[in-house]
Amino acid sequence: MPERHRVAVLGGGSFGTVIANTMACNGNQVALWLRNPALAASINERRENDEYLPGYTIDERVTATLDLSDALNGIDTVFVAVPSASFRTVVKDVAVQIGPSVVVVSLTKGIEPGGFHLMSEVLAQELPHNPRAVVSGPNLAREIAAGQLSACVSASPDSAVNASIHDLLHSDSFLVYSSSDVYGVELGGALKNIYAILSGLCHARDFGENTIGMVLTRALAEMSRFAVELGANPLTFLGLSGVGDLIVTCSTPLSRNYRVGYGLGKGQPLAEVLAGMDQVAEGINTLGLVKAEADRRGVPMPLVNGLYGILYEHRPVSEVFSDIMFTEVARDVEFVAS
Ligand SMILES: NC(=O)C1=CN([C@@H]2O[C@H](COP(=O)(O)OP(=O)(O)OC[C@H]3O[C@@H](n4cnc5c(N)ncnc54)[C@H](O)[C@@H]3O)[C@@H](O)[C@H]2O)C=CC1
Ligand SMILES: O=C(CO)COP(=O)(O)O
Repeated sequence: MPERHRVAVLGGGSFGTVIANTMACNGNQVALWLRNPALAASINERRENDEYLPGYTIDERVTATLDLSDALNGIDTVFVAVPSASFRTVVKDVAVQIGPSVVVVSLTKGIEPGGFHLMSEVLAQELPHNPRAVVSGPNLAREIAAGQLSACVSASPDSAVNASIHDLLHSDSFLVYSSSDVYGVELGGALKNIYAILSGLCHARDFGENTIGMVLTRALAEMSRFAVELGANPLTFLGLSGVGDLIVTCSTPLSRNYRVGYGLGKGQPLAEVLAGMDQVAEGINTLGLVKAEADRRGVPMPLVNGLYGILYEHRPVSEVFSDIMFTEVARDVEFVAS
């Protein structure tokens, strides 16, 4: 296969690695920037990210590098796959090293701590002249690595940018759809992490499937309501990056956020659950940020408030669920049914 594009992926965790490899298998030359020398050696010499995705073979067209300038040299597109807490720092370094024609894509599903900035807003602030997009969807890295059929949504106001991302990423096992609703697509990816924690907690407490179905339906209503307030299209939440990602992340211990909730539901303190994880669970930070923003804007979010009460105010799970289900229900039923 001839070389097609030169791209960079920033962040050598599970998602950065799998997206880098997907593009390499499509014939593109990919620089994967990371910070851990041993991991870079593992990828370059043994074709394996032995820390995050052991056993997954990485194509020869992926070159791991510790040098950001090296990674960005001669590229036409850069994908950012670091946690939201590090996103701006990384993007600022990128901004001084790339020209205005390079397409910049966020893969990150979170909200910047210390304010309420979505990753698309951080990109717009730091790289105002570059074409930009976000990619999100029901995309468990381990399943993509296992070759399970998966699909994502590329969102940009510029259809040519969506087309270029499709060209890089789309394959027989990884389908790329397009949207112009950037906020809707990225908010779906960020907000569902909160409800994945809640779902893990419900599963740990052996809640019935009927109950969990009701909780997830209300989660969809709640996240759509919040996103619409921020300017998203509610219909986006009926698609892959909304309900699609919500279903996946709320259903499986492959999700880090679900595992956090499961641990909490089994009575582990939050600090202990997090200490046992070597990967990011974005929903923890997102929960506090969304609660503050929803309170500020007057958006009713009973599930967010309830989970916040459990995590940070030591409220008993049974009391919170009783409040959510019997006191707050009318508003959400009305929303879901309308
Ligand atoms: N793993 C998954 O299934 C999916 C993850 N995502 C999102 O992608 C983002 C990254 O997730 P993962 O790769 O799964 O996380 P991860 O925890 O597996 O890896 C994150 C990587 O970023 C690196 N990193 C952190 N701060 C950095 C900095 N300042 N500079 C350079 N590297 C830094 C870490 O060392 C680590 O290698 C998150 O926002 C996540 O929500 C999105 C879709 C699927
Ligand atoms: O976003 C994901 C799947 O779409 C991954 O979820 P976690 O970050 O909870 O593992």
